[in-house]
Amino acid sequence: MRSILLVDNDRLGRETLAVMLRKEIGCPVLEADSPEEALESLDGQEISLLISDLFAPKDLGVELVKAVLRKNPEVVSVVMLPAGNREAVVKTLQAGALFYLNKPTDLDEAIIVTARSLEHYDLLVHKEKRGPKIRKTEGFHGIIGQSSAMQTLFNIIERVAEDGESTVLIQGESGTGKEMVAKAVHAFSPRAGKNFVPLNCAAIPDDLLESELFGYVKGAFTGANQSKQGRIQYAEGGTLFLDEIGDMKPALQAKLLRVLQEKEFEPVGGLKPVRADVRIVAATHRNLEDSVKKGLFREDLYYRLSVVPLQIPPLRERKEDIALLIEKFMQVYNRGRKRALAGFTGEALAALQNYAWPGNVRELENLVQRLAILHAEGLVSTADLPEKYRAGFDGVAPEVVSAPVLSSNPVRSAAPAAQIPVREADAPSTDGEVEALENQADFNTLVSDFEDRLILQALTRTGGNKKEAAELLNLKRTTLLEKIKKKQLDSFLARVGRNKD
Ligand SMILES: Nc1ncnc2c1ncn2[C@@H]1O[C@H](COP(=O)(O)OP(=O)(O)OP(=O)(O)O)[C@@H](O)[C@H]1O
Repeated sequence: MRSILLVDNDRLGRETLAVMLRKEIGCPVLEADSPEEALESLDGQEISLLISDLFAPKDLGVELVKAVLRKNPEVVSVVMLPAGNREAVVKTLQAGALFYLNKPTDLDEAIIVTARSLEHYDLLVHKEKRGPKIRKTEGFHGIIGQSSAMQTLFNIIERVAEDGESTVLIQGESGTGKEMVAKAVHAFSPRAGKNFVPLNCAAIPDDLLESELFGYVKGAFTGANQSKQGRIQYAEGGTLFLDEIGDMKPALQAKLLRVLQEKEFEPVGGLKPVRADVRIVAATHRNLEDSVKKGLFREDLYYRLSVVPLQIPPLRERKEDIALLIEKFMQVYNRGRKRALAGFTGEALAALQNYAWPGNVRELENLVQRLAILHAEGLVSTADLPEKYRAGFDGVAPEVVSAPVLSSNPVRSAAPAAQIPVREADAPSTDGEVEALENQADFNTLVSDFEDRLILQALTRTGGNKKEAAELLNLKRTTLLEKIKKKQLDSFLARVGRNKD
C-alpha cells in the first residue's frame, strides 16, 4: 500500500493539500509539522512519497530529503519551495528530490506531480509489482484510463475474463471504447487462443443479419448455392461480440436467447441444431432497460445478456483521462511525421477538459489526428483549437492552469510518463512567475529555472538518453551536454539511474 508523508508548518496549507491528495490520489497521507516530527513518524512506518516544505532559511526540508533517502533509498521526494529560488531548486534536486513544486502550491499541479511521483515509484522501484497502476500509462490492453472509474473497470474486466463463460453486456455512449473493452475481455480469457468475432447488429440489414449470425444451408433461399457458416461458428471456442445489440429486431432476439439458454442454434434453412460453444459479449449505446420498458427489447434476453454488466463512463465524467489519452494519440499520430506535435499547453488542455465530448474518446482521437495533420508542429494552444472546443471556455484562472501535455517521442514511447510539470509555454505571466517577480527574482534566474525543468522533463521522457532528449528539445547534443554540465543536472540523472548517452 502506498502512502505519502506531507511535511509543512503552514497548517492550513498542509491540511488542504492532504485532504485533496487523500481524495484525488486515494492513499493515506501522514502529516508532520516539522522535519523532526517527520523523522519521528517514520519510525516503523514505510512511506512511498515525501512531500516537504523547504523550511527556509535553513533549508531543513533538503536535509529531511537526505535523511529519508538514507533510511530508505526507494522513497520518492518532492520539495515545495518559493518560486524563482534557483539555488533551492538545485539544492533539492542534488539532495535527491525527484520533483519540486512552487509555493504557494497550485493544488491541480500538486495532484499531478504526486500522481506522477507515485507512478515513478511504481515504475522504477517496484518494477516487479507491475500491478494495476501501470495500466494508467501503458493502458490496459490498449485502453487508456487513470480515472478511478476506469481502473475499477479494468479490475472487473480481469475478473470477468477469467471464467471465460459468463455473458457480458457493455454499455456506454458511442466512442467510449466498448469494442476495446470487448476485445480485452476476450484477450484475458481462456478463450484468447480462439477467434474474437465482431458483428455490428446495426450495420447489417435485418434480413441479412440472421444468416450472417447463424449461417445458412444450401438452398435456404434463392442464391444460396452452397452452405455458409455464420459468425457464431467462426467464433466457436472464442468470443462473439454483438455490437449495437439494442438495434436487433425482436424475432432475432428470440433466436439469440436460444443460443444463450441451450447453447445451440439452427442455420437458416437447416433443421439440425448445431452446438455452439461461444462466449457472447454484447454492447450498446442505448439504455437497454429503457428499451425493455418500451417493449423494444426482450426482458428475458436482457437479463441473460447482463449477467455481468459493464458500464463505461463518458469522457466528460473522467476528465483526468484526457491528458493521458492526448499523449497516447500524439504518439500514434506523430509517428512517421517529420514535423510532430510537441504537445498541448496547459490552457488548451483545460479548455478540452471543459468541453463535454459528445463523441467521447473517438472525438478526442479525431481531434488529435486532425491537429497532427493541420497544426503539424509545436505546442497546440487554445487559439489553435477549433471553435467548438473553445466555446464556453473563458480562459483559465491561475489556480486551475493544468500542466501541459507534452509529446513523448513517438519512436521512443517506452519511456515512463513521469513528467516534470512546466509552466504553460504560451502564457508567460503565470502564477509562479508573477510571484517570483514580486520576490524580485531576476529574469535570468527565471529563464534558467524554466530551462532546467524542460531539460529534466525531456531527459525523463527519453529515459535519460541525452541524444534523444536533445532531439526532443531541438538542440544539438553538445549544447545539451554543456547545459547539463553547467547546471549540474548529472547528479539528478544519476539518482534516478538515467545517466546515459
Ligand atoms: N480508453 C481508451 N483508450 C484508448 N483509445 C480509446 C479508448 N476508448 C476509445 N478509444 C478509441 O476510440 C475509438 C472508439 O472506440 P470503440 O470503437 O471501442 O468505441 P465504441 O464505444 O465501441 O464506439 P461505438 O459505440 O460508436 O461503436 C477507437 O479508435 C478506440 O481506439
